[in-house]
Amino acid sequence: MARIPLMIDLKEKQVVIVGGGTIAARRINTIKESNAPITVISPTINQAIRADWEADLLIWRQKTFEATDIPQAMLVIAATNDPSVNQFVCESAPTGCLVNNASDAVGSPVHFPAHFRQGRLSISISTNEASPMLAAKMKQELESIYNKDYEDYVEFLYQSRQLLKQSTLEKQQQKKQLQALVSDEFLCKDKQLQALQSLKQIVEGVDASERVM
Ligand SMILES: C[C@@]1(CC(=O)O)c2cc3[nH]c(cc4nc(cc5[nH]c(cc(n2)[C@H]1CCC(=O)O)[C@@](C)(CC(=O)O)[C@@H]5CCC(=O)O)C(CC(=O)O)=C4CCC(=O)O)c(CCC(=O)O)c3CC(=O)O
Ligand SMILES: NC(=O)C1=CN([C@@H]2O[C@H](COP(=O)(O)OP(=O)(O)OC[C@H]3O[C@@H](n4cnc5c(N)ncnc54)[C@H](O)[C@@H]3O)[C@@H](O)[C@H]2O)C=CC1
Repeated sequence: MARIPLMIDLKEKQVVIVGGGTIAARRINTIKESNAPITVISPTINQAIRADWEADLLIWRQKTFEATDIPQAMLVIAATNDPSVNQFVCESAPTGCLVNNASDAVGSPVHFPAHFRQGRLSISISTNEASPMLAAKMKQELESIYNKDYEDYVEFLYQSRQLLKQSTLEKQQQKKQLQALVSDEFLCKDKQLQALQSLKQIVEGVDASERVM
């Protein structure tokens, strides 16, 4: 089965996680960023999940899973340490919702790839069941290449793009300007400031020249 990568906004969408161990905690860490309401169904929860529960970041239903536990959800994650329970959770999920089974990658419609963020930049790696360990290693390697400098650079690109969108420049001209900014040269903070200055002038109509620099 070929899975496709998606970026998904789960704000205000119900997420249910069955199981309260290491993997559940890992998934909660990822999903927390989206401000989705999270419900954990599990007789026990580990320390990390307990801290989130005490901080009101999730609802904990202290019980073993039953078929009627998920009347609605956008995303269901089966992360108990019992593969047959995980299978049962997936079968009991509401029709049409996204389902992840932590103990059965092949039968799991949704996967969580190795992932890191650098501000607005988001990088995910999947080996499609071949080697989660390689995915983790590649993540480490990429983290050192796309470091903090990239957080600033990508934020600069974001601001530049917003400015250009507000300008009266033709789409073709905007594209040309945006293309010019996709260059290592603009990893330099001074260059970024200079470019932003020029772009502001363009938006204000002071200088409608074609080049950003
Ligand atoms: C489908 C997927 C996720 C999903 O659930 O959606 C999945 C599924 C499974 N993983 C299993 C095992 C291990 N997973 C890890 C580690 C990680 N696994 C991650 C991702 C994914 N793992 C997704 C596919 C990614 C891809 O294919 O590239 C990482 C990268 C990210 C993350 O989890 O957040 C994270 C590294 C985090 C980091 O360090 O940065 C280790 C190593 C370790 O723990 O140190 C082992 C033991 C060694 C081994 O088995 O290789 C098992 C068997 C379970 C069992 O035996 O019961 C299954 C189920 C199955 O294979 O059926
Ligand atoms: N996707 C991945 O990256 C990986 C997946 N796994 C898989 O994830 C599974 C979970 O791993 P961990 O979180 O380390 O296990 P864990 O042992 O830390 O946690 C299991 C949790 O499930 C709960 N639980 C057990 N039976 C339940 C039931 N009937 N109803 C509700 N909750 C129940 C337990 O109370 C506990 O909180 C493993 O069995 C393994 O198959 C393991 C390693 C990596």
